[in-house]
Amino acid sequence: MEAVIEVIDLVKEYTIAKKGRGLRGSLKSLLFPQKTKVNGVDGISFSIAPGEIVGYIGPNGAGKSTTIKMLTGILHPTSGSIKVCGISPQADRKAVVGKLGVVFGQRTQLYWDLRLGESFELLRRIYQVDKATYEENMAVLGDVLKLNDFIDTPVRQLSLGQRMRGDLAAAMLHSPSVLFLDEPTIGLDADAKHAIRDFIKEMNRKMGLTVILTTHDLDDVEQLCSRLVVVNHGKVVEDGPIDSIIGKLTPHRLLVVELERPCDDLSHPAATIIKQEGLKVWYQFEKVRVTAAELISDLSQKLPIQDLSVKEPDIEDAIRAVYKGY
Ligand SMILES: Nc1ncnc2c1ncn2[C@@H]1O[C@H](COP(=O)(O)OP(=O)(O)OP(=O)(O)O)[C@@H](O)[C@H]1O
Repeated sequence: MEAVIEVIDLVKEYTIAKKGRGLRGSLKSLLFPQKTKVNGVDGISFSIAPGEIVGYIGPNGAGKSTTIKMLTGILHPTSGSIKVCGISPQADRKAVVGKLGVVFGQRTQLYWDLRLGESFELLRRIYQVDKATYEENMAVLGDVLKLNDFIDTPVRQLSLGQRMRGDLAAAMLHSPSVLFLDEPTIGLDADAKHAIRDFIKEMNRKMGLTVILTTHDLDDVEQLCSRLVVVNHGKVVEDGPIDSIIGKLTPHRLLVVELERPCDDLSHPAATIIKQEGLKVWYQFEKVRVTAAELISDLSQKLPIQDLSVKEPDIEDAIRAVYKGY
């Protein structure tokens, strides 16, 4: 299947002013400005198939926004190539914009002084969406996002959750093939987050919408994405299904055992005791050396076990490992 997004060897070089230290250095920089170059994105390649929901994640300053800005045509790459639905955003930005919906959690494309419905109407004209398509889309969007409750409210009076629902609808008015979401649930309460995630899943399922999600909220990632592209220092450091990334980066599991009474020898040859608090003992083990079942069976033969639980590593453990390791 042809990729919806194809990025090859993408580089974005920024030129920044070098600042001298202290008052003397600052004055010198002011009189004799010196420039230095940094690569915000440093040779990124990936390909996204139609209908994928991909988490594009990384620590602060990793290069996520820079990538998204190049994909949407806001920034020009220093080198490398981008194709969105077969079109280069640099060669034909207008055509690419027609294929994309973009939502920034921290900004809005709605008009502060207009009612929500009027904002949509204005955007319809800007995007040049014909009336029939607009009405068809609004019927679906209004229903899924429950916009009717506040369609006549001025945008400035909307709650953050209502505004986000409005922004999602605005991004979908022109039936885009790809939706870019930048921190779509930031600052929202649990119910509003739930509504936003449900909407994304529904659009993906019903319309085959391709979604690229940039977020620091790992619940978003876990609930929405089947694949992660992890960037750090402008490079892709992991790309694959979430489960295999977790498995690869966090080979350790934990067995927490609660004893009936104190015992002298708690050891096991294939596990490490990483913590002990009273009668509670934490064993760390690797699945490749010993399975949880084997470990439990061995320990229960020599220890009076009252209770136990196995903790599988989660996405947070994996992401912490990626950010630490690169
Ligand atoms: N306009 C700019 N001029 C100079 N350097 C920039 C500019 N924009 C970004 N950078 C640098 O490029 C690198 C990547 O920044 P970018 O904003 O893409 O990161 P990010 O992953 O989106 O971070 P965050 O999670 O904090 O939003 C950083 O080192 C940043 O300082």
